[in-house]
Amino acid sequence: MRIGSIINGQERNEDDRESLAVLNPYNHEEIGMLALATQDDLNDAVESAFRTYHDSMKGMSAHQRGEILRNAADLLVEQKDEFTSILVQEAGKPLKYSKGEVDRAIQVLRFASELAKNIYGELIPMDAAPRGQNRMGMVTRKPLGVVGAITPFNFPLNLSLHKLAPAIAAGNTIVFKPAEKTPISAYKLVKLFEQAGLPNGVLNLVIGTGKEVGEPLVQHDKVNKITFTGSVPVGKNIRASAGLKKVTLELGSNSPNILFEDANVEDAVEKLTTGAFAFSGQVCISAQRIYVHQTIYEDFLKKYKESTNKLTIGDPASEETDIGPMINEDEAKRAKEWIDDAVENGATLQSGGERSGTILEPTILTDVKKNMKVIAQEVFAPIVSVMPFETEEEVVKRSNDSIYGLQAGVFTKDIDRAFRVANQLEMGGVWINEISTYRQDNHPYGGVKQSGLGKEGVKYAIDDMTEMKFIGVKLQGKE
Ligand SMILES: NC(=O)c1ccc[n+]([C@@H]2O[C@H](COP(=O)([O-])OP(=O)(O)OC[C@H]3O[C@@H](n4cnc5c(N)ncnc54)[C@H](O)[C@@H]3O)[C@@H](O)[C@H]2O)c1
Ligand SMILES: O=C[C@H](O)CS(=O)(=O)O
Repeated sequence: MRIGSIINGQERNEDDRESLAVLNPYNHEEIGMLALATQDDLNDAVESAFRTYHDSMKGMSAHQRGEILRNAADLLVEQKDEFTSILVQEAGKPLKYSKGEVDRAIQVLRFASELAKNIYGELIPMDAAPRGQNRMGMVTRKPLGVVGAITPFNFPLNLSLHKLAPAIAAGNTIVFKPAEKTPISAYKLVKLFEQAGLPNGVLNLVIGTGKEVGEPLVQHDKVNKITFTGSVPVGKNIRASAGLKKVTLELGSNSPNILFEDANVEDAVEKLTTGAFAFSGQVCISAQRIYVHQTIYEDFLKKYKESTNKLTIGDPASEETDIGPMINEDEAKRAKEWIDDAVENGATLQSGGERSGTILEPTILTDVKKNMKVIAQEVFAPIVSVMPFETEEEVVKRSNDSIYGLQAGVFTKDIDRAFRVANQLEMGGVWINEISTYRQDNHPYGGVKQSGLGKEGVKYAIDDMTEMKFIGVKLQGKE
């Protein structure tokens, strides 16, 4: 299967284009060949989005936008098996997690469909200020124009929809640059929107590298907003080169999860087994640091190791598999080096630690030190560190001692403590008695510090993809 960019409804996959193979990370079979876009294609895509916005999208009713999004959700229900299979093959994501991603993607489309018809402004009382009366003010929300959406490999369907669906709901047009490691779901998604009735030119797909098409997209004068999910270095680059565009950045983290002495240990063990190892830890809110009160530390660690050792490693296409491959061998090697480095410097390997090709065993470390990469940086791999603590003050301080702040989990039955700690954690979001890795697609989501800028979660992404416009009226009559 050879696929190319789709610009104003036309696919560009000529044979003489530079090609890039898409490989299944588990068995390394070629599952697709990309006809790469060039900077000229990128310029055409932006021009197409710009023209379509001004010629037609600006005038499309909220009712129509909502209907297209609803059609897309219905089509995704029908094509669920096909999309699931693509995620398994291109990302190496185990079947159960791939199914879960498609289910969530359907919900994202449904939320966006409903919200498209509920983009409200407000009326402002104008008689409160000393300046005068007999005036009325209103605030409406307007689309931005052309939105550039750049997405990562780890949730290629759902995280793309977290950008595309709100952008369409709000009435924008889009240039969509998916990760070149996982572009097939993106290509199918653009085809699905076409089937759902989205006019040509509203959603333009550019399949290419970050350097060749990502950078010029970020710098293009006719693009009004960049919404990016990916790594911190690329996010910083984007922020520096986007000029006056609005920018949303959803970046990495090293999420902490805290178990106080009254936590339900069995429940936390079960949740954190998934929370640290789902999709081999390649989840931005993966549980990376687990702080356990010293009184329950040994009990937790014993049960956590038992639970982790029961995980099934293997073919992501199998229903039974919990742990499949990482996205490529370089990433698996990099993660293994971080484990070895930690162990050489005094960390204890409690479980896992071995690599075979792209597969890294689920790994539990203890005795880690503050500056080790496995806790100081984002591991983005199936590696978790378990650490004892003594006091609430200490654990809050250690949790906050990070360049990141995306989501955290706090496990306790003490409601006062739960809120006290949640309030002190420097995070975009905190879950109480739930893992950091849990996300529902309708709550505000996005980090503080180097975890990012701006919020997603359909309603909040729509807010960020519109701008307020004020219109005031001076009524006849005395001041
Ligand atoms: N906070 C979140 O919501 C969230 C969600 C998922 C992933 N992530 C983060 O994403 C990272 C993993 O994904 P990845 O490896 O695909 O990330 P990445 O940053 O390598 O790539 C993301 C996208 O950016 C593009 N890109 C690369 N260089 C670019 C440039 N100079 N200009 C413009 N675009 C460029 C890539 O081609 C890709 O489409 C992790 O750090 C993870 O934490 C964050
Ligand atoms: O990888 C990070 C994602 O934001 C996790 S989720 O898809 O939102 O759950």
